[in-house]
Amino acid sequence: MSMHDTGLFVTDLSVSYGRKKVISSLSLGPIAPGEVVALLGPNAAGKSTVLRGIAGLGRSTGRVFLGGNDLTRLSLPERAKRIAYMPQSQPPAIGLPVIEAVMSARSASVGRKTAMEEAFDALERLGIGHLAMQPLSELSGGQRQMIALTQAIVRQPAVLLLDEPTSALDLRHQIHVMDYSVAMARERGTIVVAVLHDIGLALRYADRIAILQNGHLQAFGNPEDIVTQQMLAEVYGIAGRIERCSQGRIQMIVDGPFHATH
Ligand SMILES: Nc1ncnc2c1ncn2[C@@H]1O[C@H](COP(=O)(O)OP(=O)(O)OP(=O)(O)O)[C@@H](O)[C@H]1O
Repeated sequence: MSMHDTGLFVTDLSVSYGRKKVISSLSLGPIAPGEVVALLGPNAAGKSTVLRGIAGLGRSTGRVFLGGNDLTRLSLPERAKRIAYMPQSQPPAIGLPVIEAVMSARSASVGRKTAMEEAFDALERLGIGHLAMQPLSELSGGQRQMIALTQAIVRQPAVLLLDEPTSALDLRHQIHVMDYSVAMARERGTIVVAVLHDIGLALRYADRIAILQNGHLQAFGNPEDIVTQQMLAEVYGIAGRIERCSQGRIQMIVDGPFHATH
């Protein structure tokens, strides 16, 4: 069986807003079950638009294969059973208790008792079990971001698309979120694609990194091959260094803006 039959494979994806084509003929993958991919790139590169295109939201053309099946042939509800998309901004909070909000994201077919157990389990594993009974409207921005992630996770999708899932979080919760995302990938074979701005997090957690610039996929590969001095200069316009720390991990040190020397 080839990778095309098991993983996520995007071909010829184009996405437009009105007449403006933001993504043009993008191909990505195959991404294997259990793999975590970080999608990096400057502001306005089109990262959110790519995720929305894969999820089937907005006007897009192209093909999205999962396990050999073309998801673009499915209705949006059928597609949404396989792909969970966590948007960058959260909808306005309502007065519903957290546990109810998380349970409502889970398919009704599992029954209320199972949905409640799974919702509590997911909240506990993300370190926010204590929020279960609080109204969503009384949570902080970071707490609401964690709940939105929990809602995506309890649906147990084959593909989890996360748009800047850690942008509002303190360091401890950033680690919780990324640890849990990786655990889902490894335990359940979930394919995780996360837009991240923090290159350090991407280096630490991603199996592979994709770089998007001006709507085009510039590179896709192993973190050590992708995050280089040259990439930092060309894509982000910064002068940086990549160093290996004492634990063998690689990390990035930023020196400042990149100035070309002639
Ligand atoms: N609803 C919209 N209508 C029109 N243009 C849009 C819309 N949403 C995004 N765009 C445009 O599409 C391009 C890509 O935006 P997108 O949000 O995908 O970028 P991004 O890489 O996710 O950026 P950021 O890192 O700033 O979140 C930008 O030029 C943006 O102006």
